[in-house]
Amino acid sequence: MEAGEVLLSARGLSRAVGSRRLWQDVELAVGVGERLGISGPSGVGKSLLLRALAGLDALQSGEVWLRGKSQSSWPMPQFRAEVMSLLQRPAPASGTVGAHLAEPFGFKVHAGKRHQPEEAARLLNQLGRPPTFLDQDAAHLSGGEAQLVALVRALLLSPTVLLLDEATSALDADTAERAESVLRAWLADGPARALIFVSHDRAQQARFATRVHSLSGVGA
Ligand SMILES: Nc1ncnc2c1ncn2[C@@H]1O[C@H](COP(=O)(O)OP(=O)(O)OP(=O)(O)O)[C@@H](O)[C@H]1O
Repeated sequence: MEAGEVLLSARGLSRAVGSRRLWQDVELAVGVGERLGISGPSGVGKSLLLRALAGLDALQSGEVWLRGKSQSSWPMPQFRAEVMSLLQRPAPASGTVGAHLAEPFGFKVHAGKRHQPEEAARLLNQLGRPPTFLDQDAAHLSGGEAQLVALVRALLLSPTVLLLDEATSALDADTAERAESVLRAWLADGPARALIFVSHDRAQQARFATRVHSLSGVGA
């Protein structure tokens, strides 16, 4: 795939919650190597937009395409493995960090992918965590540590498009910038990858996004 070639796109997306309309006719596209930032005030529906793009919520209108094929024509587990989302509140984990990172490689949808513990250790090292971090209890991580583990778990699975919802919000500034570096390298390493991220941090949007989509509400 060529740089800039569209990986994920959406057209005519609208969302209401009950009788309240959140956003309407959203159009966006993200191409190879891009880091698309989504901005907008609290409650405008940024998380719900990511959920729609990820196929976690049914689309109320419009369509989403992954590599030119509509979301509705993908087997959903496969779509979600390619368009992977890190939600604002990571799911609770159990066991050690190492076991939690290895777990999804046992899922049918990831058959064919091989867990590489050394890659996990390398990524964690870049994020400032020592090798012993892999032995820590995943159920008792700090908020920031849980975000790092969720990020590494997703990166190890090598999705095509990664959707990040405030994925660095609990990190100190230095670690957040380390996470950005890891993500830049991940995008550069892969054959065809892209990133869409929601962040309230204007400085992060300014330094990290290659483009920003500002989400505005349509009112009641
Ligand atoms: N499952 C749901 N059922 C009902 N209302 C919901 C549901 N999920 C979200 N909402 C409402 O939809 C609106 C948009 O929520 P969303 O979390 O997408 O906003 P956001 O822009 O990501 O906000 P923030 O920046 O505060 O995280 C909010 O008013 C929220 O209460």
